[in-house]
Amino acid sequence: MRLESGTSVIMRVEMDKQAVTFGELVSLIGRQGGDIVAIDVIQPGRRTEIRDLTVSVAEPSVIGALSDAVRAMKGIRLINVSDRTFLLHLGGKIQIRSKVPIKNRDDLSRVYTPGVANVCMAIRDDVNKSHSLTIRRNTVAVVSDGTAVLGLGDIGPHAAMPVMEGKAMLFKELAGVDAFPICLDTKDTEEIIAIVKALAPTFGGINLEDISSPRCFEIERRLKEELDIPVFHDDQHGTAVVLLAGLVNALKIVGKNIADIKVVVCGIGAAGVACSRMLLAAGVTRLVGVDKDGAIHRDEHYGNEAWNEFARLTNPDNEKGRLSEVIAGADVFIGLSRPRLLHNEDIRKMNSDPIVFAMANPDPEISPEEAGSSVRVFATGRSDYPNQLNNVLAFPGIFRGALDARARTISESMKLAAAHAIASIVTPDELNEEYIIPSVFNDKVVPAVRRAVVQEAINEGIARKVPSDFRNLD
Ligand SMILES: NC(=O)c1ccc[n+]([C@@H]2O[C@H](COP(=O)([O-])OP(=O)(O)OC[C@H]3O[C@@H](n4cnc5c(N)ncnc54)[C@H](O)[C@@H]3O)[C@@H](O)[C@H]2O)c1
Ligand SMILES: O=C(O)C[C@H](O)C(=O)O
Ligand SMILES: [Mg+2]
Repeated sequence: MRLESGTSVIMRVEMDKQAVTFGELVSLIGRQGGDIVAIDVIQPGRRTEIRDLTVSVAEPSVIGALSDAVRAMKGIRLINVSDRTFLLHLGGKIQIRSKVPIKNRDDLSRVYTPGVANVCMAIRDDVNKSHSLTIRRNTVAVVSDGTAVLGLGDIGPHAAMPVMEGKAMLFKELAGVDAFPICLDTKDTEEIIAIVKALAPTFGGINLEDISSPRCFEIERRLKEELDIPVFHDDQHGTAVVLLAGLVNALKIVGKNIADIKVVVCGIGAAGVACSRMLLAAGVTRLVGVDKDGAIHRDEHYGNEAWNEFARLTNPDNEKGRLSEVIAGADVFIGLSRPRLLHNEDIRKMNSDPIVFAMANPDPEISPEEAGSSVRVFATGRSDYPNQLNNVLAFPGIFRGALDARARTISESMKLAAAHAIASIVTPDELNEEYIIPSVFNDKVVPAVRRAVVQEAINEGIARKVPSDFRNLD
């Protein structure tokens, strides 16, 4: 079981009241580094009693010894120890609810047969009506095959589900978008394409999530071509949008020009490729990509076609070598790979005022503790450190805008507009090393991203509907 620091667990214990007092149990837990913060009596009794104790601990490492000590105590039976995060996941995190009640026959005959048949026929006569008369109007599929889940890798579709449920929650909580998690038990590119195409009548948009590279490129390209609803691989484009927003602001702090900097991107997978493309589009000229076998360069022919194209577009000096070599003279490090790949001695080789975005989840390429003060601007993908560069800042607002405008796709300029909208939420007065990017909870983020996305969709003729707040503006 993985536990966060400063966490709490719930211990379900059965006490034999003749053999032990509750006070003795409390002091034992205290001696083992636990603090009881809540008590629930689950099953009272004269001789034995079952209680749930919420125990807070400063360090997760003490939980094993604490549990052993409780288990060994005379008169106590330790029934179960649960992490609160696990408890929150019992039965999943989302549910489907009706929007209208069914209280009588009249209601029934309208939501269901016979009334519903008229609605069906209206859609048969004009399929566009499915966008207004069904959940399509506000519903996105979050589709994964479980092959690149966070930085945990190929953990399979069942294990991917908690992340996809989490994404669905974020869609709803942050942007009011109904999202449904779908984890597919196949890694076959053609099969995934066929399944998503077959699912499309149910949804207004497709958010691909945690599908490993290079298959993710082909899957997204084909689905974009073959469907007339937005298809967006979040790990590519959501990440790229947020990264660009963060970099634009970080460069203001160090006073460097985007055209002059050297950027090293570690991990040339889904996120690394898309982020690099976005940086090149934004004006970066010296970008070196590093993957498992070192820098990607033009003297090698790669089995991965995305890397051959990457080599053509990046690394102007055709640098070779490992991360610890090509990092020399870099102004910016961007990690989209795996935990703990960057070390302090690497940072010391970087240019003055280094910017380090260690974005691997859940554990970054270098911890803030190790990076320490040697880094001028530091960011991770996590919510428990300052500067959270996470695609959650992008995807809810992007899909909110795309659905509201019934956009047929999400274009490059819609993404660029979203990036600048996010960056501009941080005002010059607010901008500092620990605040380059707005918080996920900043309620200006989703409306600003939505507005930028809708406006671009209208400008580019991608919008099939002009939302009411965009009408009669002149
Ligand atoms: N903060 C965010 O918003 C955000 C968004 C997307 C992805 N990520 C993180 O980025 C990472 C990659 O995600 P992805 O979807 O691109 O996965 P991916 O599987 O497509 O790519 C991972 C890449 O890292 C490479 N890699 C593995 N070990 C390496 C090493 N030792 N040195 C250099 N490269 C190495 C792999 O070969 C692969 O190319 C994950 O940790 C993920 O959590 C963060
Ligand atoms: O899920 C996240 O927190 C961000 C991103 O989509 C990832 O895969 O790491
Ligand atoms: Mg992801």
